Amino acid sequence: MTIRLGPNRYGKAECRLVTVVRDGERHELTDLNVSTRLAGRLDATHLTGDNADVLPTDTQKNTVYAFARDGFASIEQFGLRLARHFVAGQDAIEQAQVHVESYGWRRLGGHSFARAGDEVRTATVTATAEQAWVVGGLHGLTLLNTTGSMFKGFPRDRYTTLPEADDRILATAVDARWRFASADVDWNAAFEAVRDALVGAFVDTYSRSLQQTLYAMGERVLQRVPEVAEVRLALPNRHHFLVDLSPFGLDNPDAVYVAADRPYGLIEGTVLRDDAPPPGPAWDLGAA
Ligand SMILES: O=c1[nH]c(=O)c2[nH]c(=O)[nH]c2[nH]1
Repeated sequence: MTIRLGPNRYGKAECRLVTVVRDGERHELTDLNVSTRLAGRLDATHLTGDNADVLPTDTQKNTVYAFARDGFASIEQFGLRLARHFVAGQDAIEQAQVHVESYGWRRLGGHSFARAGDEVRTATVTATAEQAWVVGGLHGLTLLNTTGSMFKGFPRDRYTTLPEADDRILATAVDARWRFASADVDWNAAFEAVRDALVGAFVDTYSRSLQQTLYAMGERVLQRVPEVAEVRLALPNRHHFLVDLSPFGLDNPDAVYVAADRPYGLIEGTVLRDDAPPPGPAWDLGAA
């Protein structure tokens, strides 16, 4: 019996990349997930561990971010440029595949966007023979401001490395629940009004922290929708870190970001009326 190496390839999966083109007040946003796969004469590393032909996946990732700095007219063009670069640059690489996913964002204003797609509306109703309690909600409402957000003035201790940010991307996937003070409400109109209030406050608030934005969002819901007694919000801070392109001789004037996956900040809070009626039996358990 002989054992041999069959087909193989390698690359960097899921380079999450956000670019912002800041042309005046109106910003253009692209949000990509780029995966590279190289194949060719790669027997040596598999059979002996000789890496002479193995362009590191880390280098492939850096190339993706560096090429993004130049901008691109389409994901097809971006993919072609990357794939041709890898084949041209490495003698042993005979084939390069670049898979690009582009996530859709809907414009909310000059520098505000909502991700298309994943939003879910929820309702949880609890009833006894005498009474009913209704909790509305939504999750997966992903919002992003390309400017109008800072985070500074925080305490520093020996473990603090975060630089102060005067102007950063602020992005979150809103997870909201709100309890109604009565069970006699125009539910669809109320949902639309709550959603508009959440989005409107996110867009309008000049944010000094996501905590401040959270309060502004809850406050606006209570101001605009009198039937709502209390809002609970869980806002993940979807961090976007500016990529350091200086090792490649490139600047990065707030143009190319890593859209980080985990860990993420999680900001949670409740905003309620002073005179809110008591909640239903399951509110504090998280169910309703
Ligand atoms: O809006 C923010 N709130 C925080 O509490 C925090 N912590 C952090 O590292 N970044 C941020 N951003």
